[in-house]
Amino acid sequence: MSVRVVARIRPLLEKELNKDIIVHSASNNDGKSSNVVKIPNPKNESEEFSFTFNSVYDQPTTQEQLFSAEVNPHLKSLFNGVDVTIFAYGVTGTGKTHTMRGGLKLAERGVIPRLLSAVFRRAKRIAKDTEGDTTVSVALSYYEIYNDKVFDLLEPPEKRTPSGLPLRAEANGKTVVAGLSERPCEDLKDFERLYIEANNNRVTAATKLNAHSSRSHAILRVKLTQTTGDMVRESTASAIDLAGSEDNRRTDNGKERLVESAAINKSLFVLSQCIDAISRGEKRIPFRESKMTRILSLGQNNGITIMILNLAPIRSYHLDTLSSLNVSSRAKRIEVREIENEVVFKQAPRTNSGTSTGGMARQPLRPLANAHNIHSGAAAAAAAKPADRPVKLFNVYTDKSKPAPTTRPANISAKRTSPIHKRHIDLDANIRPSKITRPELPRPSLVPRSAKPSQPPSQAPSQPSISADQIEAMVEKKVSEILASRKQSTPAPPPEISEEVQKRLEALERRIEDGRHDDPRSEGYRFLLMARQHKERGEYASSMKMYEMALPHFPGQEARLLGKMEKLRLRIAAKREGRDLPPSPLKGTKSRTEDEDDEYYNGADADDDEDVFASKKSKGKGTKSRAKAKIAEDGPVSRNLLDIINSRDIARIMSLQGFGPKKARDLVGYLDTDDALIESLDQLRGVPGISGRTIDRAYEGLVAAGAGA
Ligand SMILES: Nc1ncnc2c1ncn2[C@@H]1O[C@H](COP(=O)(O)OP(=O)(O)OP(=O)(O)O)[C@@H](O)[C@H]1O
Repeated sequence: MSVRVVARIRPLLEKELNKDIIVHSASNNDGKSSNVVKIPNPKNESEEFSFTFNSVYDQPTTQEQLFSAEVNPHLKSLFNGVDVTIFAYGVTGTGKTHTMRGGLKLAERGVIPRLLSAVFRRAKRIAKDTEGDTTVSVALSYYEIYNDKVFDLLEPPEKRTPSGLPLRAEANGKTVVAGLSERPCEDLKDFERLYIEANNNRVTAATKLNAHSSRSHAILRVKLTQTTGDMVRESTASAIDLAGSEDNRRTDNGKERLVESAAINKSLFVLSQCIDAISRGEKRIPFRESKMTRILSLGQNNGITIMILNLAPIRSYHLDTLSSLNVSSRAKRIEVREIENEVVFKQAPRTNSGTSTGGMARQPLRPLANAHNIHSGAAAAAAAKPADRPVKLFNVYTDKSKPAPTTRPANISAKRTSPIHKRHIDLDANIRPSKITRPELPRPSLVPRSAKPSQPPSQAPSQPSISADQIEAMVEKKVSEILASRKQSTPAPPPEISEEVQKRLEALERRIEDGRHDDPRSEGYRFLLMARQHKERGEYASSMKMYEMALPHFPGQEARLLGKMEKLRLRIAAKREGRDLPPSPLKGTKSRTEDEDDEYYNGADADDDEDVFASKKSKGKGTKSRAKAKIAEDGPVSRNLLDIINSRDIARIMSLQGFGPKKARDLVGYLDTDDALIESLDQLRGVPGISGRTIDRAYEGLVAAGAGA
């Protein structure tokens, strides 16, 4: 089935005025319930864009109505072993926290307390109906992702380490938070106590950092364990309140705040990239670019996913609202598999022979690890303040890396209890299929306000239309006078990236992957990588945004980055004015040309993102000139390498070239989970997160050090 995407328009706040309302709900399903959001074209207010969703909830919608319509119907599936993820996405101040958490009064309670209340009610009923044969236990985990670091909210802030909790890739391809605490929760009172305490932890931690708690993504996991005799079935409901983004340029204070904003923007930006890539059926989804997207693994996770897009109805949010409408309408196209989690047995089933060690038989690990299957969906947002909102860009880059694993491991003691339900992609008539490599955004219909549509707006072919690129451009730049003069023509497809450029980008990406994650600049390098990727694809505005996000990470080098941004600005302006600058793909040469822009791409400047990184990484290593050692798969160096890996000693593993602390921790986590011994380099290549390139580097490092010789 597809991700279910619903929009909720919040009511006016105290100081907001009726006359400023620009967002309305409508219906294109024969006047039944609303499923369309209408918003004027900021360039021409007599025209309107229409975005179709699974459902749209207008201002008067109560908390109870939203819960009953969107969450309650999935309780049954949750108890049947299907994971459910609900996430709120939207611009700052549009009602995400109100929707998820809500107020203290009964009527004001949001999705989360209502969900818990419904879970406990149902659990009681099951226990009663089965006369106690089936017991249901509930456990909570609650954490936040702040500045791309994961912190346990059930632990006091004093216990936090600066780097936060690591993520770990499970053997089944899922990403979990290692070391996250889990508290049993007996009833609603218990929940309220834990939840209030955790939210206080969030506020206290934020205050210490001079931040605001809504600058982090908050993820609550409710794990249900149903036990009937030997059989244990687990499922998880995840409720996520994403942070809203904020304009770096409007942030009035110091570096911390800039980094915080950049981290939020980046994770939301990456999320939109993931949504794009998935909806376009690309092989590689850039989940790994941020912790939030790694955890959400949108489209990779099985179960039910509901995205609630929160919207403010008023004009001051106009461009941001358009931006979030764009992202979320693409999310509808993501398919997720509604699969029940496997039932596991407390003891090995009797039919199993031979391997049991009696009553204390070791329980199967993998199905239980599913319990930590934290997943959810999500999407990006826009800036908080009305004027000079940040550039919002939702382009995608492609790369050629391996797709994320999607296969589930076989498990001898588990049985699948239901078939896979899979629905086809939910394509609206107004979603234009992609013809070229550039991402295609859903194309909202554009209807003159005066005209009464005789058919659903999204199906009115004779209506004038505006391309998604133009919407994007409007969002990214409030230069409507330039936009107004722009012809409404479909922009030319971006230049294809040459193989040479692609190689360089991949090399840069690998360096980042292999880089030390405690290097404070590694985040900056990621932004630089994305900037380069967008630049090479001709997506200059996106590239500029990435350079902007990189800025706070490179103190002392602002001038250099600002120079790059200035050149991009010139290029964007030239493009808008219809002056066709020559295409700029790198040809792999360092020669300068007469053309200033080509010089930018082909000259020394073109490589300096990579060079900055390379010069740092190459200290004492001479990576560029290193000759590639030929690997003897069963030679002494390989055996030495495997010994180090199997030692599970993080310090020893980190001594290998190409293994940073994170990679080492993840590897040890993987080995521990599986209780595995790696017996060959080939087997090592199959470990999640360990690429062939990593092994080559480690091997070469040992050869250079004379180890194993
Ligand atoms: N449906 C609603 N009914 C009444 N008030 C609402 C509703 N939605 C939002 N509000 C009010 O709007 C304001 C902003 O809402 P909220 O804090 O939930 O936004 P947010 O999107 O979570 O913002 P941030 O990204 O900063 O966390 C709050 O005062 C909230 O009480």
